[in-house]
Amino acid sequence: MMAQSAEVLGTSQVGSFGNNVQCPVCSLEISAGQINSHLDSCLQGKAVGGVPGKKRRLSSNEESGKEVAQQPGKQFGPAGPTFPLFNKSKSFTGPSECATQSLCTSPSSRKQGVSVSSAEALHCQEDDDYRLPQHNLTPDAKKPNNLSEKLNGKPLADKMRPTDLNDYMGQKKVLGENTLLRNLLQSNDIPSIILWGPPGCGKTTLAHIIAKNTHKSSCRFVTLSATSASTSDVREVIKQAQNEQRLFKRKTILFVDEIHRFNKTQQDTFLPHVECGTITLIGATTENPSFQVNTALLSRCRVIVLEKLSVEAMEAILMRAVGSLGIKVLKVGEQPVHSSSDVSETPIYVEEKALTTLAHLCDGDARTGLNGLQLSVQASLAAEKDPIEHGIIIKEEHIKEGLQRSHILYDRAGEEHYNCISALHKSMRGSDQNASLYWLGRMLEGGENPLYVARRLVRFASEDVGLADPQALTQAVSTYQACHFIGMPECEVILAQCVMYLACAPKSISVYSAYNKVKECLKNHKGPLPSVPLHLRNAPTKLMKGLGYGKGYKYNPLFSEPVEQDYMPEEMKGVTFV
Ligand SMILES: Nc1ncnc2c1ncn2[C@@H]1O[C@H](COP(=O)(O)OP(=O)(O)OP(=O)(O)O)[C@@H](O)[C@H]1O
Repeated sequence: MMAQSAEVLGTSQVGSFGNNVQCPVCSLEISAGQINSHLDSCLQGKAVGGVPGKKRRLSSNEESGKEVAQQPGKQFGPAGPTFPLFNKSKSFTGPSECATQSLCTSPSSRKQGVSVSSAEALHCQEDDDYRLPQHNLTPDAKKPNNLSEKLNGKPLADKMRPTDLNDYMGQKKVLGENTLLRNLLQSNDIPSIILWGPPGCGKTTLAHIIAKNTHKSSCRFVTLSATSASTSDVREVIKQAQNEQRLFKRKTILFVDEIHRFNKTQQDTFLPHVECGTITLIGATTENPSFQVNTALLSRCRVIVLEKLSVEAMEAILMRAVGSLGIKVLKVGEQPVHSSSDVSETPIYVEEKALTTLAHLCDGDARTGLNGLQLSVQASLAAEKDPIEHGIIIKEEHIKEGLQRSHILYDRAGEEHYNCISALHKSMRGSDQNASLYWLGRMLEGGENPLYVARRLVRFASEDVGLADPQALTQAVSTYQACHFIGMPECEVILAQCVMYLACAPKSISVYSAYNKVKECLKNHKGPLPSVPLHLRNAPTKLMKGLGYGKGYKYNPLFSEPVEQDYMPEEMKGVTFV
């Protein structure tokens, strides 16, 4: 079929070099007699047979097996189908490129530029780079001596990226049985979608899985990173998509990471092509698409909301990772057992509790969790002087340490959240400005909601400062409002100002303790509560007046001398709280 396409094109359209013609896919010059068979191979990613002398020179990187992104416009003899824009996907990069990435690189810096790959090429890469060796997939895999080698190169999170829906954990609301997306995935009928969710929840991974699925129906899968692609890159991708559709009837799925970073013009460029089906768009964003994606584009896409991964999903992801690394999991109270055949191998264990802690601490971000695991394993390996003799046990403290290096240790939903707010409250009460600021920083840098902190400051202003400086309450309420108006990160300094004010303020708990006494009194009251004295009651109707409501009440402003009047119920006479 592809050979026919080449015939339809004719030599003038495919480029002519004497008796040679230029392959429309890889741009190599091929003798006219060989073009059809070359084109077939080329489209299957196995092209050979470029004209001697016109062969592309490999750079030293490429010769050593490294991959170099191709420049648009440069025609290279490919190892797979290579349009001018057919760079090897950066998002789907092989080990050599990722090896240079720092573990702690931000999501935006991890993925850059235009990455275009045919589904076939992508599939081959996945086979090479992402499929874990079978012997690694069982939790009791042997030869953990290779562990440091396994941890070298790409970050563990990248290595563990699932390519199959069965390994994709959590997100049941959108991917559970009989959900729209799962049915579409199974039928290979992918509409344009926007994946919206927090970092590390699996947006890119889901796009990979869709890419793998599309292999079956021979779609092209192209990725663009909105952080670095320009409008002309977008146009180029669209041009290629049109050619693909026209020449080979092949659909293009375009994955745009961080789509919210594209400006309006760039987003507009997609519109007509999404509309007419030349491109199926898969956008990923951490920001609310209602504000960040053009309404017109949004109306042509389904928005799929992914959530932070649950602790259970995180545990499953971590279990899969330790299994692939050949690390054995020790249940509570279980002791490591060395078999005699293990003598030449370093036995490595991880406490189940440590994994649970990690699953809690990574706040639903699988990348943070996997990279935290990687760091703690690497640190434990480096620290153990005689690993073969003693084996290595990765404990909760190693995990916490590992996570601290890549991610501030702060569990917004768990104990750490309460520990830190308590430490802040006590530091302000003790008038320690430095400690107060430190705990504030721990929370904010760990991702705490600033409004939560502001609410606690409002409470502190009354509970601990109270009437000693009533201005404190005004300060705290203004702080809450200011945080509400401007959000993070700008509001951090406003919170810091209020924290310092409250730490310096004189303290009084007279209001707080008086009101506590009131509560105590009501709680301990036996029998029916005393009724409100008639003279204190309001009398808006004749009937009420007739019943004696308000009778005998002394309206204070009418008296120049101090007024003698009871305000407590008869039964409570003489009780004081202040
Ligand atoms: N649902 C999941 N199941 C299994 N592994 C996952 C899942 N989600 C994420 N991961 C793991 O976490 C890593 C990071 O996930 P991914 O790149 O898909 O996140 P993302 O939502 O695109 O994040 P970002 O917005 O930061 O780009 C993946 O390489 C994979 O190993």
